[in-house]
Amino acid sequence: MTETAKDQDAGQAAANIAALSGEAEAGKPSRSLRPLLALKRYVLRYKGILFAAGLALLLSAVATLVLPLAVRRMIDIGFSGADPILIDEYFITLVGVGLVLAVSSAARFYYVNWLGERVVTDIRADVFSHLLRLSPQFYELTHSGEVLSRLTGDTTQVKSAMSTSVSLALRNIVMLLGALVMMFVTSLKLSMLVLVAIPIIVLPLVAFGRSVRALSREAQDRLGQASAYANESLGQVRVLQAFVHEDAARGRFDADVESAFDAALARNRSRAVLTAVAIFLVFASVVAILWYGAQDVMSGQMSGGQLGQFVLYAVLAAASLGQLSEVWGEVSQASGAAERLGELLEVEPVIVSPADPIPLPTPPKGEIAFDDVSFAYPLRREAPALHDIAFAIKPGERVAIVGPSGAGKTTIFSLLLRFYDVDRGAVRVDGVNVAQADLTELRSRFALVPQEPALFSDSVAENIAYGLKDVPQAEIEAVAKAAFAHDFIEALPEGYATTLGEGGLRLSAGQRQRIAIARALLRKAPILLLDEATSALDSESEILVQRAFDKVMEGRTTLVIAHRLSTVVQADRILVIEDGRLVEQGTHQSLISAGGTYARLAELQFATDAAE
Ligand SMILES: Nc1ncnc2c1ncn2[C@@H]1O[C@H](COP(=O)(O)OP(=O)(O)OP(=O)(O)O)[C@@H](O)[C@H]1O
Repeated sequence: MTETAKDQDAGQAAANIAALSGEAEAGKPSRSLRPLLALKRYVLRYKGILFAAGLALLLSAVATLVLPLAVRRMIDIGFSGADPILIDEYFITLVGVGLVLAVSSAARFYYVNWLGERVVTDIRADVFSHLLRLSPQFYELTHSGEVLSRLTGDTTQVKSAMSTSVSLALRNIVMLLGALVMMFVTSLKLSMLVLVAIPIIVLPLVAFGRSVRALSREAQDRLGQASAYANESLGQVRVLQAFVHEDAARGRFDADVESAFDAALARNRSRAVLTAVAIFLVFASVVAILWYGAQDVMSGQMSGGQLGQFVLYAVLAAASLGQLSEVWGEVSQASGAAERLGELLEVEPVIVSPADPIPLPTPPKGEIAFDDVSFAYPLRREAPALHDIAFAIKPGERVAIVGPSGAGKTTIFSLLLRFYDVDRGAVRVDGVNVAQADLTELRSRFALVPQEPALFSDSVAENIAYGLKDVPQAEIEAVAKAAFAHDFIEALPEGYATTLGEGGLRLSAGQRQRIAIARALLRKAPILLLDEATSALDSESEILVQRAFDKVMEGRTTLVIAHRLSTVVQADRILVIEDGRLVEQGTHQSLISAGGTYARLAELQFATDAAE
């Protein structure tokens, strides 16, 4: 990829993400309910249920619309004539209509809710699976708490709207249309009057609905900020408490939720006004039309039953309209949520497998090469992290990378795992350019032991087997033994079934590392990427961890970011990185004799090690 193309890519990603954070959209007038329509591909997966819901909807509407007809006949014929049998039949039919109404309403409620729950479950799964594919760049620009609020808050909002509000809205739309048609059938003249009234009622509702939608988006964004902050603070609560940062954190969170409250209040104010306006307009119009109709009955142009029927239809139409105005706010709120989910799903991962990947050779060799690689992080294009790095590592070689903090050591790992694409040159694994290999295949060739090993809220066994399926317990125990972790694991309250991570048991730094080493051992990957912990372990742990490291390096190509003298001394070769450049390479002895950067670094960095 050329540099300009890459810049454009980064620009596009940044634009998507800016849109995500809500800044780009906040000022724009909102666009109708179109985002909700985007959910149709989810809804259409369940055509049978959709059909059942539609049928129930129609049936319940028809059953309701039959009622005014019966009332008219009763007024005009039943009460004036004296045919008691006819009246009895009417009433029996009415009970039947009531039954249809009851059953179809229940069915509508059930099926529409079913759809709502189902669709949101599918969306949640899709959004999470999409998030897992996004490149590190996305998470550098977007707060994970913000993304979480999308995943939970927005989907919940869509769900509540899909199940209750959409159900109500649909029913009322059908009722409104049906009642309007029946009004025309009953009295053309009065209906024309209503036609004049409708725009007066509907237009303000639509306008208000839009403002509610923009406001609800703002409220959600502010809440997203607050929960992102809470997430971060609670995740680091020990540090927070150690630095007595509680008051400041509380102040900041309070300010965030208060501003979310203000935004919600503004939204509610709009909704309240919306409701009041709707009720009054509808009420006033009905009274006006009724007055007009009463004149017609008095002058004999219309029967009493006819007016009664018309009024009932008008009341039905008005009630539907009133309910619509109430749920409209919620539906447009959900539309805002759907829009944000849609944006999230549209963010394309920057790093993807090529359409036609070059297969990596099997059996794996464990060869690594950097061919004149230059690279700048997307957020720091102006300050490249690596310049013209060139080296090759043979299968089974043990190579230590040393260099001052910020030199670019971790960046080399990130490029090997293809978390980013290089700007110039190529990174090759087993002779294949990583950009041309399948991502899963590529990453499966590496076992990573990070400086701060990550533990997940799972059992010890699952933490060791992380990323692999159906690993037999015996194998897990074997690697734990090899990593000198078996004994301390056995001593845990529930042994290998003990839950770790957040909400679980905490392990010491040395224990965490040995779990991470066991994890790496289990992967049987040909290349080991090891980021040595800088934190000092007590000497017993240190010895155990060191022996575990030796074990995991056996028979693999190893690239280790070294912080300990013992590691560099044992390495076949040392790469010295400084300011993103490879300044020297060789063995410990040769580099010390050369008296260059390494000799200086070794004196400073490993002085304490050497003293010990
Ligand atoms: N995601 C990022 N976005 C922008 N710049 C970054 C990013 N990660 C690292 N950098 C910068 O790139 C340079 C190299 O960082 P790198 O993490 O590779 O250093 P390192 O040698 O591993 O340092 P240390 O030993 O302290 O971990 C640093 O100047 C760092 O600030």
